[in-house]
Amino acid sequence: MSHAPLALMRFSKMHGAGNDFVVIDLRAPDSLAPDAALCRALADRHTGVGCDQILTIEPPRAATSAASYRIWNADGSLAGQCGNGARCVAAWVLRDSAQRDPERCLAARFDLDSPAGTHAVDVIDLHHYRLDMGRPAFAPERIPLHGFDAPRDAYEVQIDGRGIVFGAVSMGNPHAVIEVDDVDAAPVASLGPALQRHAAFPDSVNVGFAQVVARDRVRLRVYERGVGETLACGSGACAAAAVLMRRGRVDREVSIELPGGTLRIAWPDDAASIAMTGPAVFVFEGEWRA
Ligand SMILES: N[C@H](CCC[C@H](N)C(=O)O)C(=O)O
Repeated sequence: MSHAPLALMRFSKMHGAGNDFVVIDLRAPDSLAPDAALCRALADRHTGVGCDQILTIEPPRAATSAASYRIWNADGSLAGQCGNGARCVAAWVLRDSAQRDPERCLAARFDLDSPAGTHAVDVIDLHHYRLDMGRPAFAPERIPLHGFDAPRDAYEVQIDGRGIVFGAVSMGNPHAVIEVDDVDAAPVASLGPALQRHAAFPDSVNVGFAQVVARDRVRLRVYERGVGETLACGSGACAAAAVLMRRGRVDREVSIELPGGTLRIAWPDDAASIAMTGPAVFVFEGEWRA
């Protein structure tokens, strides 16, 4: 979508466990609707603001929701879910509500609509939120994962003559999870993009490298679709927990330790939603002349 030259666009810079965002309020009538080119410009860490993803605050889709949001990766591609971003949207919407009408601001629980569905938000405090992230989807056609006709605890594909074993799940966006003995030594920068390019993942994929430290503690690094390795990936933490819980490798509530911070993931049973708890931080407010 083209936009008027020198239009002024206000944004908030935020992060959730080091996964960083530019947050734009699109609810104003004359707001700039981002496109892939504008997102790439905003995300550029040298010539733009710099971020892993752009998040837009938009009018709610469900009658009882406070707002909806969309997600663009740094490369301009749209995504179906962003766990760290959802917590930042929750913090942003709560602050906005309090600024507009302190007497009638949002309560300690409200709903947000993402591309993947409606999520209940519990406010732990102004910098910590618990999100209902919905149920993980393991069916290959839901991920999507081609070449396999039924959910498995472990899949294998050949990359450069080597068998790569992974779990796969959708949290509204596609995830592959590879168990490793030591995340610090994991081939994140090489195997991450190689698996993203594999024909098994027609929509590419977010690739998690998970080290089970204890039954309630996992170390995780994620090579994200549309960005590369990030300091944290909220939907990736949910995906790793879901795959490892389904395999019986960890308990149904775990701490996922990512390079940028720790998220708490609970999935009480297979019929339940996954609950993700973690931080959301405002860094600065800014103006962008598009
Ligand atoms: N790169 C992801 C979107 C952002 C996910 C991540 N930042 C999170 O916190 O879940 C994708 O293309 O599906």
